[in-house]
Amino acid sequence: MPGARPATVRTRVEIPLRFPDGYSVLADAVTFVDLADGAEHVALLLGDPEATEVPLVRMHSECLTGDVFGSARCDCGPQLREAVERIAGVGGVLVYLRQEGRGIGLYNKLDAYALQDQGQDTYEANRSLGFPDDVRDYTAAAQILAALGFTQVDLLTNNPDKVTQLRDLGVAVRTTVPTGVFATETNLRYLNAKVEHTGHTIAVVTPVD
Ligand SMILES: Nc1nc2c(ncn2[C@@H]2O[C@H](COP(=O)(O)OP(=O)(O)OP(=O)(O)O)[C@@H](O)[C@H]2O)c(=O)[nH]1
Ligand SMILES: [Zn+2]
Repeated sequence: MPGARPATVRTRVEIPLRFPDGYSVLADAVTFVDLADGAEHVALLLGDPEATEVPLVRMHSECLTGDVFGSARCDCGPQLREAVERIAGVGGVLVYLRQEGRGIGLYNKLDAYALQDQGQDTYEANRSLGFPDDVRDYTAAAQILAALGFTQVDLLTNNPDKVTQLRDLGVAVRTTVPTGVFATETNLRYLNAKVEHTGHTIAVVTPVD
């Protein structure tokens, strides 16, 4: 990809995943050398991606509060859970990108949450802190796909920016597959802000509980 040297696989090791709802699956965790941003991104190979003509891929941005603690302020935890099972069903890879807070980091994200509690939306809060709406860069993600030997992918996302950036980086995105939208009373405002500001391909959402 433009401007970045190729990354290579460092280690591939099996990890049995077990989710709180009882779902379990085997994954191969893969680490890399020479990723452009130096962050410790990790790929989880699920199912049999090498035997799949076009693997299903999710670029999941780290969300400690949602992925690990089950925060209902966003829908990252349920999206991660859904993605693992869907990818395992057809063969593919979940790339866990260490892009906490759309790239601004955990402490800044929590500062942004505090501003949202005073009435700002997720993007206004970023700008109040001096950041753009979204600082994520997918160069390392494209390097990871290349290192794994995946030249063409189906991408599990509702975010058009991910598709554009990956295509610009030389990844052949054959189709996009929409992720589920897991709305609650708590994350409704956040989800609708994404629809309005960034063209996320989800309809304006209504809560399911
Ligand atoms: N700065 C900031 N980041 C947030 C906020 N809420 C969630 N995030 C981060 O947003 C990232 C997840 O992005 P999303 O917009 O939910 O999903 P996406 O990756 O853009 O799109 P999909 O592929 O469709 O899920 C994670 O890194 C979260 O930590 C917020 O209020 N402010
Ligand atoms: Zn989240």
